Amino acid sequence: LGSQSKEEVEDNTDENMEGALIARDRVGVQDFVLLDSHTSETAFLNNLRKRYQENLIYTYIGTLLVSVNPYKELDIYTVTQMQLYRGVNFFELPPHLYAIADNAYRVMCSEYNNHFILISGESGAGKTEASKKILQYYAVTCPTTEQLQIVRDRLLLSNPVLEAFGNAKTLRNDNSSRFGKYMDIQFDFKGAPVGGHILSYLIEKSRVVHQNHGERNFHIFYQLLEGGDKDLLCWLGLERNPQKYAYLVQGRCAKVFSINDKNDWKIVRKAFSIIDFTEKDIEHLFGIVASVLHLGNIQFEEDSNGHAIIRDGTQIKWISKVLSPLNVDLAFYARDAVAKAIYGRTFTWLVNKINGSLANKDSTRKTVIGLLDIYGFEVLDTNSFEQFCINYCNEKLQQLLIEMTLKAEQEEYELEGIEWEPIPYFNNKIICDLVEQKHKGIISILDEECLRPGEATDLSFLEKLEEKVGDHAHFVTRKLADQKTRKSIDWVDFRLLHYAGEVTYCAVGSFSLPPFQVLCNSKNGIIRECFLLSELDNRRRPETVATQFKNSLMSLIEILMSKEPSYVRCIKPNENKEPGKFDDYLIRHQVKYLGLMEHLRVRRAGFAYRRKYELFLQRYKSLCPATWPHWHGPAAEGVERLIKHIGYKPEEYKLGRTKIFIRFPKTLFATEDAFEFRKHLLGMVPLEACWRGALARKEAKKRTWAVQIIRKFINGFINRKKPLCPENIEFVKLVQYKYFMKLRDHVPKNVLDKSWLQPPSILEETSEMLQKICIRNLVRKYCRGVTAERKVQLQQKVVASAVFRGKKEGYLQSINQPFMDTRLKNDINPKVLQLIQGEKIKYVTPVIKYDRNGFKARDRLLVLTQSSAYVVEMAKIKQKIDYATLKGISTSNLSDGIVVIHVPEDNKQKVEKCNVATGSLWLEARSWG
Ligand SMILES: Nc1ncnc2c1ncn2[C@@H]1O[C@H](COP(=O)(O)OP(=O)(O)OP(=O)(O)O)[C@@H](O)[C@H]1O
Repeated sequence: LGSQSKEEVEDNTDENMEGALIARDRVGVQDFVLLDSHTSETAFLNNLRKRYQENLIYTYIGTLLVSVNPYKELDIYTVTQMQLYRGVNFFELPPHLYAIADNAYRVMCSEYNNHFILISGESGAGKTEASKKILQYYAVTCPTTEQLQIVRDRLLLSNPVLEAFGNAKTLRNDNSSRFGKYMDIQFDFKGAPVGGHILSYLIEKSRVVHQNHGERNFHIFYQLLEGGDKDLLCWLGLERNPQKYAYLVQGRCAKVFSINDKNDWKIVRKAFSIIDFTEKDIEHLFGIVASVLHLGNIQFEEDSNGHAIIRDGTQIKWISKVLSPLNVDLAFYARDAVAKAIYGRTFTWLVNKINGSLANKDSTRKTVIGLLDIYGFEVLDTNSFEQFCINYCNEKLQQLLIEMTLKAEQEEYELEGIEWEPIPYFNNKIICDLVEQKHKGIISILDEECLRPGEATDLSFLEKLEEKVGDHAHFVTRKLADQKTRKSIDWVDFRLLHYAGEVTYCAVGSFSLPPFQVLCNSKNGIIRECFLLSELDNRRRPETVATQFKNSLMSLIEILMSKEPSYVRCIKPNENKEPGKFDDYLIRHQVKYLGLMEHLRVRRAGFAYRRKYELFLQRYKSLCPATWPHWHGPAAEGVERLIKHIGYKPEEYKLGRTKIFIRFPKTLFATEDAFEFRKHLLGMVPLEACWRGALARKEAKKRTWAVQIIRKFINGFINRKKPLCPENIEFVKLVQYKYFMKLRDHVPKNVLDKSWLQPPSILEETSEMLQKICIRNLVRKYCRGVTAERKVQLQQKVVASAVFRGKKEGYLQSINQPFMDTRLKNDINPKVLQLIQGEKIKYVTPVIKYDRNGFKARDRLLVLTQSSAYVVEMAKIKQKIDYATLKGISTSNLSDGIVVIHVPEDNKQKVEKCNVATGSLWLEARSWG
């Protein structure tokens, strides 16, 4: 269980359960069956709102999960959260998708049966996100092997491909799935995911040729144009600018802030390679995407016979040739029909191809969990054949939900030996029949109209409907409506009274065209696979789209009926995709459309709460002296004693074979409150002892640890001078670390700073090297920083120092002050200075003269430059001696620091014999080189 122990998780779960119940006033109840007024829509909404405002987006109705889209990232989908929910009893943690996913998985593993999770809700409510999160949950928590990683990757990566071809930006959702999806995840006997299978329903083909304002075509078109490389676009004859394509400009929002087409293109391209698409497949696939775009740009004109001819031939060379004696309107209609058919069937091909890569070839028995992500009830301003199918599908799924819930309730009662009490509820079978009944239902009538000889029109279809189902309580047309409703129904409309409300459908465009022969002969392999020549066989009665849909829905229902259900109902909180905004009106509508009140009524009709005897007794045993602290008999009897003691009335509960059933939430809450109170009184003594014990154990553990550390340290110190060995390694490392950390704050900051941190003996050598490096760096830094101007100043300083040292009061105090050459200039004749400065001064030193009495006088300077030696007085050059005139300079060999300047005889008068003194002269002169 990752970083948490099982006990810790159990502790948490207990707290969560209690926390949720205690805090119910603030955060509402976590299961709607615990609502006192369970039939009140307002109470339902209040509970949902309370929780949503606390970021609690999930609430149960029994085992059904209601989810409200938070429109913000919540920290509840981490791996730690996944681990927390793994294998934990459904009701012991706050409601979560992971609890639903885990429960289905655990029951599947233990009972070896199949499951499905039905996720429904309106566009933007969070269905796709929920199904992705469930898939991720299985990917992370189920056992797997390296070999199975590829299956896992394919399952996860099938999503971006399907989303590219099947999702689009709509006004309600920037990534709206425009098809229904059922995905089976197959597990082997060890519970490892080993394969999958996808069924798709009713891709919204009309979007290929038309988009409403603010909406886009399917993502793949924009991804190809934005992300496809130049060569690919050139090969497909496409330009990068989406504005060039009639099928992409109608919504006027080809670029969307929240969508990164270029990036998504890369993901899709990568996914293709993982899910086993060949380069040929990909080539054909993009060929089709491109030809749909070209198709959209074909324009027709009328010829002299009133037939449509193609105005501009440039597009047509990219697609197959279309020759048809249609008028211009029909030609456009046919063009769009071809585009829709091509795209729709290619999508089906794509799903099949993905299925090929997800298929598990091994024939051993598998169990499955199916995820059904299906569009919710849809009511638009104009509802077409597509909405008719979607709403029919929802009607069927609602029927399934009610039937299965009722069945499950009934079965549980039977199993527990409790008498079944009939539950009043609205059975929507009557509406399903209106749509699907053989010969009499709307779909049969549509089929008949399509297949009968003669031309079928939208109006003839409507007349037939009125004739055959006109007297049905859930069907109305303008002709059949009363005075009041007539105005709201058009002549081409019919209205159905669904379980969720009324929807008016427009009968226009209910008929589809047969496939075109030209497509069956295409060179594109995918198109040839999608349009089979056998379909053109006139002797076969082709299935209409409505019948195809009805049949696929029937088989879906059959698939679902054979499995154990779980439900997730998603709710969209507002129309603006805004976090924290709870739009009461909008949500009330969805609560109705999703059949939640009906479901709650069915779930609550009998009993609000049920629990296994063992669990109930374990929790509440402290409320009865006979069961506290231990009950040794059977749990059922213990519970009986317990509830008798706390005074349950006979109408409040029933005892089944393995569970207690409590009818009203208030009974449970009273028990829970009593338990809280009791806990405070009872818990003190044992709790304190337990707490002290735990504290002592913790303290002892800490002490043992400390002793070990100290022992290690001493051992390290004793052995510190040895070469590195296990005994001293930690100690040495610690010492090194400490010294370096300290040294870091004590390195000299400038060249004059000669301080250095005393190293421990094991680091002496290192320290010495470090010090050298450090000084070298400082010197280098200092030298680099000396400007030419500063250099001159320094030279002057040397002169000044020689001039003033020992002669001028306060000289020593003044040398730390910034140097000002004016001082020098004032004392030494500027001309002299200039003269000397012109040459490179090599050395300056006072000349010591002995007077008659043998006293030294330092009144002159000897300045050595490159070419001359000067004897300088304060204000003037006393003497300039060209080296050329000298016979040489020599030192006395008595180490007395006397320099002898050898002057030729004839210069004798000019140059006084002078002794150049100071011990440093010779040394310094040497250092001049
Ligand atoms: N659990 C969640 N946490 C955070 N954001 C979410 C969550 N669920 C949904 N959303 C946000 O809402 C958006 C719409 O969600 P999603 O695409 O799942 O809706 P949908 O019901 O599948 O819609 P459609 O029927 O149009 O496909 C997401 O793109 C995401 O921004």
